[in-house]
Amino acid sequence: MSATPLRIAVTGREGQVARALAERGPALGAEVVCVGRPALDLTAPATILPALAAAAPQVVVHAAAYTAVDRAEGEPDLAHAVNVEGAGAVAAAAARLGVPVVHLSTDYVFDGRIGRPHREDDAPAPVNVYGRTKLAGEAAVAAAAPDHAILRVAWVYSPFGRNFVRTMLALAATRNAVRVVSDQHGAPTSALAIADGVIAVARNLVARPDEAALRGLFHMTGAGEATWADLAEAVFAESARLGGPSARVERIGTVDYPTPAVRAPDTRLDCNRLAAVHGVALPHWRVSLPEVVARCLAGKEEEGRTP
Ligand SMILES: NC(=O)C1=CN([C@@H]2O[C@H](COP(=O)(O)OP(=O)(O)OC[C@H]3O[C@@H](n4cnc5c(N)ncnc54)[C@H](OP(=O)(O)O)[C@@H]3O)[C@@H](O)[C@H]2O)C=CC1
Ligand SMILES: Cc1cn([C@H]2C[C@H](O)[C@@H](COP(=O)(O)OP(=O)(O)O[C@H]3O[C@@H](C)C(=O)[C@@H](O)[C@H]3O)O2)c(=O)[nH]c1=O
Ligand SMILES: [Mg+2]
Repeated sequence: MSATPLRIAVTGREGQVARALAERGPALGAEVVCVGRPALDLTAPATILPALAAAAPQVVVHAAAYTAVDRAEGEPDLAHAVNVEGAGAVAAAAARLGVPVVHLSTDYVFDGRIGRPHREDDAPAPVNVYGRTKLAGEAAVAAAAPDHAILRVAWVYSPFGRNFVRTMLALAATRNAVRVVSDQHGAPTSALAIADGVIAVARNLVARPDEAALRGLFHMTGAGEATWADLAEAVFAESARLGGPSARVERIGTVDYPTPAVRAPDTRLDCNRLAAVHGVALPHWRVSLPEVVARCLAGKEEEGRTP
């Protein structure tokens, strides 16, 4: 570990990944400064450069985004403002400050029809508003800041904020059975593991400014794969083991769970490029899950915070 900590400015304060970065930073030799609303508002681009400049970072991690997949169908303009204009402005600010930017994107840029894990050079084809704005956000970041790494993550869960694992535990507290789709495939990914990966990538970008191979697009998910029903079953098994709430998973089809946003059938990501170039590989989702379930059950971190 380097003697001088790596100084990282992170967009967003309450987000899953932002909070995970703040938590993991100290152990990994990183000084993490989270910058959020109102000082930095992605819908008010003029706030972005001053807010990031005040943090005097060596690298910017753009972890804030509009992430409400279903709600985005009804407010595409806001989703676009945050995920495209906002992301571009964050990248432009990083470029102005002369530092690299690590930008987070999503598996939802794919339509999930190729039947194998997606590589970075597979053609994106988002099937919902959120995915379209995130794809356009990738382009905005790349255009504004040549010195960037875009990390596509997926199915993020953590003890913090809104996510599928916390939703399942909340449902199990009040019912015996939960209906969950078993025909959407992906890779559950712990925000804490993402934080470790992001810090490693950020460190590489700062340490090796002239290495083009470290820049560009990378897939970064937990190892393994799952359906949402598999994930729910694993959550309930772990919760039951710890004496927490549990429920029977009724495996259903996507057709039986209508949602405003279409979701793709298979958005698994091939993460080999990240491993080869950055030396980063996240643990299997089943390895990362128990800590998160235990912390959700303990519930301490969410006390006094809005869900
Ligand atoms: N959640 C998931 O399952 C997945 C997420 N991703 C991507 O990973 C990244 C991190 O996601 P995650 O941590 O889960 O996000 P969360 O939904 O947990 O948090 C979103 C963050 O964005 C901030 N934010 C939203 N709107 C604005 C705005 N107008 N101005 C400033 N900040 C704003 C929120 O601010 P505040 O702190 O004020 O609430 C919050 O910090 C995002 O780029 C997301 O697209 C990719 C795949 C899966
Ligand atoms: C709550 C619930 C959801 N589902 C289904 C709906 C949906 O198809 C799937 C996942 O639901 P969620 O709304 O929790 O997850 P969703 O918002 O689709 O999660 C996505 O968020 C964005 C931000 C991303 O970038 C993606 O990688 C992905 O993590 O599970 C059930 O079948 N039963 C349930 O009780
Ligand atoms: Mg959701």
